[in-house]
Order: sequence, then C-alpha cells, then structure tokens
Amino acid sequence: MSLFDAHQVDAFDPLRLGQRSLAIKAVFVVAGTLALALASQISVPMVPVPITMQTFAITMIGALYGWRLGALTILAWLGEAMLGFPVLAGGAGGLAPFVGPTAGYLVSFPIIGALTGWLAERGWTGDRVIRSFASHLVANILCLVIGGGWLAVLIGAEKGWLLGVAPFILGAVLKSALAAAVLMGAKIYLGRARLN
Ligand SMILES: O=C(O)CCCC[C@@H]1SC[C@@H]2NC(=O)N[C@@H]21
Repeated sequence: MSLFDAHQVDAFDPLRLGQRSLAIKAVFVVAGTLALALASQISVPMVPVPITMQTFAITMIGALYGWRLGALTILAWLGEAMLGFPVLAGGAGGLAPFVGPTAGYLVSFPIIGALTGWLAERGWTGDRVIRSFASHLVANILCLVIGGGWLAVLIGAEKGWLLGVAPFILGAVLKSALAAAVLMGAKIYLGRARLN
C-alpha cells in the first residue's frame, strides 16, 4: 500500500462517493451546482461585494465530495454562470461577473473547494473538529486573499481591504465553525447508525 493509499483508508466519506458509479457521481455534480446556486441566493446585498453563504457551500462540497469531484462541481456551477444562468449572488449570471469586483472570489472558489477536499481526504474533517474547522477557515481566508486582492487591483488596497476583506472575516469564522459542526454531527450520526 502506498503512502497515498494509507491517507485514504480512514477517509470520512459520508456520501460514499468513492464507491459510486459515474452516473451517480454525475447526479451529485448536478445536485451540487443546485446547492451552490441556492447558497448564492442566501445573501445580504452589499456594494461591491455581498455577504453570501457561498463559501460555506463551497467548502462543504469540497469536504463531502473530495477534491476532484468537488472542484469539478464548482467548475460546473461557474460554467452554468458563464452560460448566463442566474446562479451567482443576487441571481447574476453571464460573463460580466468574471471581470467585475467579485471575479477574484469566483476564481478562488474551485481552488478553495479543492483545498478543503484535499485536506478532508487526509482526515481534516468529521470528528477531528479542530482540524476540520482549521481547513474551512484556511479556505475562507484564501478566498478573501484572492478576492480582496483582485478588488484591490480595481479600487486600491485600502478600499479593497475595507470593502472586500474586513467585513467578511467574522462570517468566515462563523461559516467555518458551522461547517465543522455539521461534519462532526454527520460523523457521529453515521457512527451511531452503523452500530444500530
Ligand atoms: O458574484 C458572486 O456570486 C460572488 C460573490 C462573492 C462574495 C464573497 S465570497 C467571500 C466573502 N464572504 C461573503 O459572504 N461574501 C464575500
């Protein structure tokens, strides 16, 4: 057994995606894009960057789907947005958001989803709650660095920080805590269900 396989042996895979057929995985990808579209609509409109539940959904999909299928799902959702479907924050879609103030966050999403998935495959999830929380928080922070960085290019460093990073730090901590709590609950629930 290679070192890589050893990492995966105890992987927390509540959706059992590792054992699913290609067709079922495709269903999960479509369901994931719907969940991301929904999370995009749970938003507090702010200019130029809204508060949304996107990063929560993104890192949850990474943790639940793994890095490959997670990144694919997030890219599929961004593809739907590019085709004009109203799946981004505030029902936006089309190519304009990919060059606008929130473009950096959009670019970061597949990266942070893959990162969370990669860490989850190595045990940073489930009942390892501190590591789980840390993985979601690092992903959220990376999102703010890339998103805020792009915004700073457009409107300057100070405004980029004030409008694109600072208002979202507390939310990043709360969303990471919520994600870690949900994943821990799933692990405990599934552990009990297996014993019954
Ligand atoms: O146009 C979009 O759909 C992307 C919006 C990006 C919102 C970012 S994601 C990170 C930060 N946290 C939030 O709640 N909002 C911003």
